[in-house]
Amino acid sequence: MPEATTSIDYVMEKASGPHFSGLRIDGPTSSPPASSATAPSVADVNAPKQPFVIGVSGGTASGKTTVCDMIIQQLHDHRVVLVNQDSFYRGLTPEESERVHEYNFDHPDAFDTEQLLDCIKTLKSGQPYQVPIYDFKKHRRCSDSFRLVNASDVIILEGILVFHDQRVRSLMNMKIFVDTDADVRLARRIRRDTVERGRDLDSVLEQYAKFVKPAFDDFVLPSKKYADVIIPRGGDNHVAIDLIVQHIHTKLGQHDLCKIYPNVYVIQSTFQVVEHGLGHLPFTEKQVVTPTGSMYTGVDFCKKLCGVSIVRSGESMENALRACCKGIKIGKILIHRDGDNGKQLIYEKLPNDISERHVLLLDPVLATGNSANQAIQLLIEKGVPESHIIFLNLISAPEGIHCVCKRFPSLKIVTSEIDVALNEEFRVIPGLGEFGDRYFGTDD
Ligand SMILES: Nc1ncnc2c1ncn2[C@@H]1O[C@H](COP(=O)(O)OP(=O)(O)O)[C@@H](O)[C@H]1O
Ligand SMILES: Nc1ccn([C@@H]2O[C@H](COP(=O)(O)O)[C@@H](O)[C@H]2O)c(=O)n1
Ligand SMILES: [Mg+2]
Repeated sequence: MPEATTSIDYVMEKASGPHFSGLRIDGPTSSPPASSATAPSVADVNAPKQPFVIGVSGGTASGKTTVCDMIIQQLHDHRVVLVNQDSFYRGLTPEESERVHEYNFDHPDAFDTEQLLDCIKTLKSGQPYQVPIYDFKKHRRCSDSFRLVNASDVIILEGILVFHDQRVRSLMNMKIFVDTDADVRLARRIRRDTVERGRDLDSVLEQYAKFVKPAFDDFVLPSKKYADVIIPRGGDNHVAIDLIVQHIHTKLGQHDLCKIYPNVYVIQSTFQVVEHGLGHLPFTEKQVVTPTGSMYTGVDFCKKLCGVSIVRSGESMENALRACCKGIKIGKILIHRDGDNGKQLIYEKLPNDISERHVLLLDPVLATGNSANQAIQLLIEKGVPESHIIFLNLISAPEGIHCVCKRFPSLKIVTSEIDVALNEEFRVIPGLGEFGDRYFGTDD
């Protein structure tokens, strides 16, 4: 019969055992039956290591191509490629060509969306793609020539209907809608189509009234709601374009860090950091019978685990950890931070058997990495293997990632954002201020 404290420990440990988190990194040791209630895969948690895909939509002649060119120019980065939805216009049949004035080029069916999907998926997988070349004067594709687009870190996909198809939208990490006044667009379109696309004024006006404007109202405008960013006035809006370029730079920086350190995981902002961290633990499949008598298949952690919060901010993540793992043991480490020299260990209280556990180390902000390194070093001195530590945080600075990953290459970092840099006071910028003060309400 175990002692009272041991039995409480036992009950708590059991309670923290099986957990049916939705986020798994590796498949279970044996595949679950097809009928089982399996959680979504986390294969896509490596998304930042894939190209960053930006969709740019808007009405005809709103300035989509112009905005994309400006973004590419300002990035000064050869790792950006542009794909135009126009390239995927279906060629007209001879009958359609004879009655071209009756053809609706602004309807979603005018595009070969399957081929467009194939193109973006191929580029996202790191392979080059031969993009068709479309001739607006002849209304057909050049049969023997293609534009070879190489895989890249950033893919920009622009076109009037790139937000229309849900499958295309789901491939995008960022969606921009170029919002330009309809009169301005018509004026630009008349000039462009008569000068560049071999049209006369009457045909442009007729096509606009018959197809372009109705399709804008029916398909383009309704897709504006999917945009993350709306740029009024298109290419004239330098402020918006500067902000977008800055954001892409940040994403490219994250991409580089993830390439250098394969153990750094930047999760999509819709995912929960703690749940994602749990997804990195070894597990086996487990079936339980629910109170209603039905069988549920989930996962059971193979190893014991515990949390360790770096006081005080790390404590803000404890509720999330407890919500996922009821009764989990949580240790504490308090480190005094002095400038960038966070070296002084003030207090620690850790589970006695911590060396047998996988440790989820909690601290919402990774800045210089000095206090994190101090905490990790302490865990290693207590016998925790480096590879058994998962450091969970919400925001990190590139400096902190370098500092921790160089010293502890086998540890995993799971973060939801890598910000631009540290300022001279060693605070993450843009960051979110003093996290502990804001969370606990002690910021005046
Ligand atoms: N801000 C602007 N000021 C003046 N002309 C512009 C501006 N933006 C685009 N244009 C012109 O308008 C026409 C349509 O622009 P474009 O970028 O090709 O639009 P879209 O790709 O949305 O159809 C082009 O001839 C372009 O040079
Ligand atoms: N053969 C074609 C194909 C397309 N169009 C028009 O092009 C417009 C889309 O291109 P933007 O650069 O303006 O976005 C669309 O509105 C079609 O009407 C065409 O006229 N002829
Ligand atoms: Mg265009």
